Amino acid sequence: MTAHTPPPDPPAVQAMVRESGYEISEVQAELLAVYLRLLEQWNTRINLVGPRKWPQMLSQLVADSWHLAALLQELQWPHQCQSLDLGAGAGLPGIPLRLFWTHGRYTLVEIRQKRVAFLHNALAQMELPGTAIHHGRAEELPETLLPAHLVLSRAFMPWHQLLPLAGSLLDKTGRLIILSNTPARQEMFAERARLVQVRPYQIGDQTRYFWVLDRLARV
Ligand SMILES: C[S@@+](CC[C@H](N)C(=O)[O-])C[C@H]1O[C@@H](n2cnc3c(N)ncnc32)[C@H](O)[C@@H]1O
Repeated sequence: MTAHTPPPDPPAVQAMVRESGYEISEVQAELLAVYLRLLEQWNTRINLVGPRKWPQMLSQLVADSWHLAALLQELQWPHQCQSLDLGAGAGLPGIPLRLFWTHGRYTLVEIRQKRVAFLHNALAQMELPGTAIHHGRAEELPETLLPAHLVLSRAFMPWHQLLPLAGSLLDKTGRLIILSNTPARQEMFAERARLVQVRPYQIGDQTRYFWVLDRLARV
C-alpha cells in the first residue's frame, strides 16, 4: 500500500524550502504549490518527470532553481537580457526559476507537443514575468529570440554537442550555464569555451554543479 501524500499547500512548500536554507515569500510558495499540483496531475497522464509526489519533485528537481537564481543574481546582465532555456521539458529549471529571478525576457524552448501544452497550462496559471514558450527545435530558433545573453541547459544534450549550438545562439558576451551532476575543468573545453566558474551546491546528500561558460566558439 502506498502512503497518502496530501496535495501541496503553500505553508508546507514554504517550510520545505526553508529547511533547505532558503526563504521564499507566501506568494512564491503559493505559485510553487500551483506548479507542483499541475506537475502531479499531468504526470499521471504524460511522462514529465521521474518523481510522482510533490515533496520529491520539490526537493530533487525544483530545488536547482533557487540555487540557480542565487547565482544569476550575483552576475551582471544587460537590461534587455534575452535568456533561452533549451529543452525545457516540464519547465525545469525555468518555471520555478522565474519566481526567483525575473530579469529580462526568458523563453522556454521545447520540441514535444504534449510538454508544450503542459508549459502553456502552467504559465496561464502562474503569470510569470517576461516568460514565454517557443515550440520548436533549439537548432531552428527565429531571429526574434537571438542573440541570447544566457543559454541554460539542464539534461538537454551532451555538453560537447551543446557547445557549438549555444555558441551560435549567444551574443559575443553571452554565457552558457549547464546544470550538471559532475564538476568541470577548463581542459575539457580547450579553445572551444572559457570556463568562468564551477559552482557546487548541495541537494540533499548530493553535490551538483553549475558550469558557467563564455567565449564560446561559433563552429
Ligand atoms: C531530458 S528532458 C529535460 C527536461 C528539463 N530540462 C529537465 O531538466 O527536467 C530533455 C527535453 O529536451 C527536449 N528536446 C530534445 N531535443 C530538443 C531540441 N532539439 N529542441 C528543443 N527541445 C528538445 C525533449 O523533448 C525533452 O523535453
